[in-house]
Amino acid sequence: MGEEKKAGISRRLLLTGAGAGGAGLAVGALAAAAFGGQLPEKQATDTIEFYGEHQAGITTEAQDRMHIVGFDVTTQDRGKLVALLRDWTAAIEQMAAGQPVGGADTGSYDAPPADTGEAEGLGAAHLTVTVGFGRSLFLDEHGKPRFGLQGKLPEALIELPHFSGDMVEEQRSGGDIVVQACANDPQVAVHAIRNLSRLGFGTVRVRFSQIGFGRTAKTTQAQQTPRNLFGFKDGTANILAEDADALAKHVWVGKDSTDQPWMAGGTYMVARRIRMQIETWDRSALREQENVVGRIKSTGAPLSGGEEFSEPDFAMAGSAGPIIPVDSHVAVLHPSAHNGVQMLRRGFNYTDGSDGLGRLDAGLFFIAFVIDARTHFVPLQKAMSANDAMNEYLRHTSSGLYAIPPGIQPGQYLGQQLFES
Ligand SMILES: C=CC1=C(C)c2cc3[nH]c(cc4nc(cc5[nH]c(cc1n2)c(C)c5CCC(=O)O)C(CCC(=O)O)=C4C)c(C)c3C=C
Ligand SMILES: [Fe+2]
Repeated sequence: MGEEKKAGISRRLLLTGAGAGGAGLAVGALAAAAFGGQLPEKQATDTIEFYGEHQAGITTEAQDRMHIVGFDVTTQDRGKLVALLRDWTAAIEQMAAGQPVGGADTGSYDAPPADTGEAEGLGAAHLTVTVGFGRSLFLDEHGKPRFGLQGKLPEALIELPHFSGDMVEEQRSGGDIVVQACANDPQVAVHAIRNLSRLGFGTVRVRFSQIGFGRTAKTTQAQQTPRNLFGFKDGTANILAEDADALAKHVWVGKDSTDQPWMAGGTYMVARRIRMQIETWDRSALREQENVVGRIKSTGAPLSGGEEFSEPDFAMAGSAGPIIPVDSHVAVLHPSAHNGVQMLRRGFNYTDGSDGLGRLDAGLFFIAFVIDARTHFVPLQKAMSANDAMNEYLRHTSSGLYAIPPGIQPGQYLGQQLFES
């Protein structure tokens, strides 16, 4: 999954000019005449393949917009939950192809329409929807199995520990199911989550939801490195989609690297809402900002020199100690400090208005995909919370870890490997 798709019929992109302005109208009129008044449908070209070995939205070239939601399952009926996963799969397939939920069938005039309608005419905008399962889907708060999933909980799906300085809000964290919608149009991403929530009425309840407005990672060679709200390039040293070896080593769960065969081809998503104290940051000197990150603000190059993609030289001396400070973010998190461990970062900038004290509630919704959070996230986050100079400017307000099952083939539903193995 995750590859640009050539085909896919979009009812929204009828040649009547949807998204094409006046020129589209003229072409549409001609086309309608040529088809004896019947308008042909146009193939959406801004689609990402939904089916495949892995779910889309992981190595897919990072889109600019995100809407992520954590759901709690309110039913105790396994059949109802599986039926919802089937409904979601059908809806996601349609939306990813640029079609409305329900396809051409708008349903009865006396019932609510199958699709809420606000993405009509917007195309697919490279929509991907990625679904994962939290530990609480498997075990209730007393440690009792849920939905007959005893024996299916992967060892790696741990309860993330409390890290020093965490100010995690439970109602923004965890959840039985996570759904990440990414697109290059905010309305397409929000439409996807809204329609899935709607289908889930009576089976799931929204626990938290977060909108991200700008990517903070580069995930393909072709992409420019974006900037986070500290104004620094983010994603320079990320794992890229083209790096199959790194993905196999650090991201995709293999059948030999899990106690749960249903997770082979899947991965784990770490999600942390990290508020950035941007007013304090904005009052700090450029020298301080660069020492905190360990990189040059304008170019993204390491403080030891070179250009953006040059390897940092942590041994190079500065006027007082190493030129890349030992407590800089890059020094604390570089693979050389963590047995070569890397992660696929795919986070987004967010703003949620202001906090009533005249400060923006803004930051980074950190998302990373890893083969095992016990080796690929917890030690790094521990080091960060203990030693990273950036902490002074950060507050972690949510935390989540989710098992992301592998991708599916036509005829299957998302999570089928879990429920039918
Ligand atoms: C524990 C994992 C990480 C958290 C949490 C995290 C938060 C966070 N990061 C930035 C800004 C930057 N991060 C950069 C690099 C970087 N960050 C992590 C991990 C976490 N970041 C890693 C593993 C790396 C790569 C280290 C390396 O290999 O050199 C950078 C530098 C540019 C880049 O390589 O991407 C920036 C800038 C913020 C603002 C933030 C929380 C709000
Ligand atoms: Fe970082």
